[in-house]
Amino acid sequence: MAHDILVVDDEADIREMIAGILDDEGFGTRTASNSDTAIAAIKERRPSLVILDIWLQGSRLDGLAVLDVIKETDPDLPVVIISGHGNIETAVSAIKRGAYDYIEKPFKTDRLIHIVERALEASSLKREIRDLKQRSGDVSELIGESSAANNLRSTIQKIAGTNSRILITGPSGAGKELAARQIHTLSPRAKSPFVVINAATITPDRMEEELFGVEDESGNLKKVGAFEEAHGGTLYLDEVADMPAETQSKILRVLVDQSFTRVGGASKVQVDIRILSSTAKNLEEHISAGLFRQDLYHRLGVVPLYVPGLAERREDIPTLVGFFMEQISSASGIPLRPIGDDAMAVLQTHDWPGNVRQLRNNVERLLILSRGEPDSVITADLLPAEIGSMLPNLPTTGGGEHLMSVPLREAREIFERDYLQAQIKRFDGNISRTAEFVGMERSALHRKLKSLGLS
Ligand SMILES: Nc1ncnc2c1ncn2[C@@H]1O[C@H](COP(=O)(O)OP(=O)(O)OP(=O)(O)O)[C@@H](O)[C@H]1O
Repeated sequence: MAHDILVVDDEADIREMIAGILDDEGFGTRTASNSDTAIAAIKERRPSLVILDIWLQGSRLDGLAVLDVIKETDPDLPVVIISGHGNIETAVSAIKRGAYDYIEKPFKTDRLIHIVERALEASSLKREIRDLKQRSGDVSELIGESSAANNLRSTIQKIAGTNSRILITGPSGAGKELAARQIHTLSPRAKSPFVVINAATITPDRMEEELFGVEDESGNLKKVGAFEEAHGGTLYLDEVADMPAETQSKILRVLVDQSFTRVGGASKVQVDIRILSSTAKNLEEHISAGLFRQDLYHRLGVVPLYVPGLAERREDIPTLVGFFMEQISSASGIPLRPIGDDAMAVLQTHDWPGNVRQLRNNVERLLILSRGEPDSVITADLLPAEIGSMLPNLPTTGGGEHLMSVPLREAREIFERDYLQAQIKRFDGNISRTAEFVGMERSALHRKLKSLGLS
């Protein structure tokens, strides 16, 4: 997706030349010839980068003053200054005032393109870092080899390239946001922003400002909203069920005509965004209860995508545990330790109502709390109290004993029995389908079931 670059220069030939070079490179451009039209163009829609001449003949404000206006309202908007030959001091002062870099006239095409690419990259990196901080540093790939995880990945591959809106459902912590990020990364919009709005954590009175941005009484841009920030990219509406009713109507309007007005503003801002949304709640029930607009539901969920909870893919737990161990160990420096079969059996048998997020948090605690001899195996008795406190949820030996207190071989058997029993139930007693799913020969499964007293 093309970036939206604003070129501000009073000299028409330079302005058009820069815009022409960038257009040829596949960037989207707009131009402005003076300070007022530049500020108006930024107000019309936040560009991804501004190329700004320091000397703006015949303008109300010079380039440095325009830079100040930009940095005051939108410090993250990158600005590249064009300075005349021998004006290094002014250029340096522009950088001190927040410009990303400067380019001296006359310049070579390659240099211009190089600076523009670097500025855009730096800006997207900045966004990613900010994002990472909010997400407490754990962006990852979609891990798992279960058929559920494989299906999810292949559906994502299929739908990523389209522009369709997707409503992602699934229990809390299952990986909905991760799936949305993958869709964005695999889409033609990958180089443009991925902006997250979490309706569950923003108070209703702030929601519209966060989504649409704010203008003051004189029409100056005071805050850039998520819709504008996501221009060219993807907007992820997390937990849409929690959107206030009034905001739902406004979002519906944006979906219909791809434009909106900022809070306090009157003019329309045109945007090109793809909306992905998610919910862990039952939206149909919300609709029946009059809490969610049916028309919005249909527009958001052009393509539905279900992300299954961990209970539906327990086979993935060992892979996920191993992956998180390595991820956490390399980020924190805590040495990796192998995890014993008994501890893994406990982790694999637990219900994990908070799904992958809860599993990850517990792996982290496990690694931290069970710090000991490097290379020594983490056994079930080393599981931290937080995991130990889940004991009531663990299967018992039948005699009321918890899995933690039985020998490993028995624990494995109990786990195996529970697992196979659940799979048989899932396939309505069909042995062939169960065998295929669990990856065993039909006859071997038969023997196993017999030995476990299940047939
Ligand atoms: N398949 C997976 N592989 C690796 N990490 C995963 C996987 N699924 C989820 N995670 C990780 O688990 C955590 C929770 O995932 P995510 O935030 O995507 O869940 P969610 O369904 O959007 O949660 P919520 O409903 O609370 O918004 C994140 O740290 C994410 O990176």
